[in-house]
Amino acid sequence: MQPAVEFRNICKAFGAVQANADVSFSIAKGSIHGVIGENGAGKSTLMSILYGYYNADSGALLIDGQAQDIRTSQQAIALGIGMVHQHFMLVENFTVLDNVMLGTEGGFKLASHRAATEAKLREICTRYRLDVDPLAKIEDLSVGAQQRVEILKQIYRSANILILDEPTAVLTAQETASLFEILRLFKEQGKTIVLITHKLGEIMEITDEVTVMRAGRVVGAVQTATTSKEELANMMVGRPIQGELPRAPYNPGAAVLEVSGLQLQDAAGVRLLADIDFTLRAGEIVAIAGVSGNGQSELMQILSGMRLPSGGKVALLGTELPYAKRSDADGLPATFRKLGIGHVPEDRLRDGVIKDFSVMQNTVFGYQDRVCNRWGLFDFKAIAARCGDLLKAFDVRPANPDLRIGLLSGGNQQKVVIAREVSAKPKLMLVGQPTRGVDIGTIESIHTQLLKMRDEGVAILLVSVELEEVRALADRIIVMSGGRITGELKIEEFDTTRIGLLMGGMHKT
Ligand SMILES: Nc1ncnc2c1ncn2[C@@H]1O[C@H](COP(=O)(O)OP(=O)(O)OP(=O)(O)O)[C@@H](O)[C@H]1O
Repeated sequence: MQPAVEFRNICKAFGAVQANADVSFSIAKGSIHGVIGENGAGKSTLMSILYGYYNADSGALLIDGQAQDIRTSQQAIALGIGMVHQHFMLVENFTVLDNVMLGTEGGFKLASHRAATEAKLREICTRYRLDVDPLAKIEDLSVGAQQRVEILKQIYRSANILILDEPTAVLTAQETASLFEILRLFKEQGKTIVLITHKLGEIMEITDEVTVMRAGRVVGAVQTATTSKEELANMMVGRPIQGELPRAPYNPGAAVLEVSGLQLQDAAGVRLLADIDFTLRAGEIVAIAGVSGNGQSELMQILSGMRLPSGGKVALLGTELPYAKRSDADGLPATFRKLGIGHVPEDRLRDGVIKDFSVMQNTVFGYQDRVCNRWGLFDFKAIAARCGDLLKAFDVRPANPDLRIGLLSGGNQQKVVIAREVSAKPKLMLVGQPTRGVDIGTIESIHTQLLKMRDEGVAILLVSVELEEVRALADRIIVMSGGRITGELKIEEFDTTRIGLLMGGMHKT
């Protein structure tokens, strides 16, 4: 059978970076094909070429055996290619129906056309078990449901080849399971799926074949049934990945963070956090586990000074944090940083980096006062030297301090944020979803960094929806549900069923 897609000797460079180098492989029709590789390996670039967003410098692209010169996304869509991006392309205050109709020909406003489209969407939702209401507004939908809208949009546009770029990075375990069910149905209908993911468990679970990329090249192609997670990891990173990382014995010191009776209500009086009490000591990692949207983000925002609590107290090294002093010219987050609170925000694009600034500027963002000379002016030489050291120590690729950070791959942006916060030597480190969208080699190096900080006596509060990550790092686990702490476990008591019950709101035990 003709492959659905064939890449032949695709090359694409961005300046000095060869993002794709002589890439050749085929994707069988009616299969689920995984594409894996380290951050910056060139996966997204290749998919953007398939989707007409970038044009290859050389090489050929065949769709159903026919050579195609796809110059625009419209051409790709006309050829039956659909893409679900990492960041959804939906208009928040429009309904699902309006979002689907946007950009398609036909009378947006014609009532008969709207009714016909709505009926067709309902039919697709039933056929693919999509569980989306066409008349719901996007802003009222969960992340998982918004992703289903993106898939619905593609199916409505008759996509036969669906590209998903790290679709599960923002999903809960349950949402991932239901996405996979949809993908299996899609495959049963003879359609083709290209799945980019860093999660090798997912590759093993759902794909038929896997292509491995490294530094812009294809370094391996295997049938999933004949490989293993370890072999894939090895191919991706070029070295075996360690299992458990070494750490010093658990020996917590003095209390660094004391949270008591913390409350948060939103403007409408809805309780977002209720009666949060816990203590975090020097030299320990406490993980907050929970399904996202249960108050963890709000807690991190309060502790980093991005949001004010409605009640309760927070003390750092015995001194209450100055929430009342809002007149501080620097703003609370800057004040908190000066007090020794480092913060790796959950949403790196919104809160962690300034996309249009250079990598170097981003390494000082938030710590400007530390890189001034004795006249209070920026010491550019020192900034450049420090940046060079950080890029090397944290293996940021490409190690180009002048590149706009928005042009780095997601995982490499994350390395810059972590490098900046670790190098500021905080006493308390707040870490939100540190390895979202990050490849396994980099996860290992980020985890190693965090464990090293812990062993050096830093108190670390980790928020992660990945239980594997919680298990790899935490000394203690606090579970949150509905804005409350529902339970606490020592790492020796780690038990996914118990944590799952606590996440579901089962009360304190
Ligand atoms: N528009 C651009 N301008 C300059 N460089 C770019 C551009 N887009 C991508 N790159 C570079 O090309 C290389 C490949 O990036 P790409 O996003 O394809 O990697 P990836 O494998 O998808 O990574 P990740 O897993 O982190 O998403 C990286 O070094 C990246 O910095």
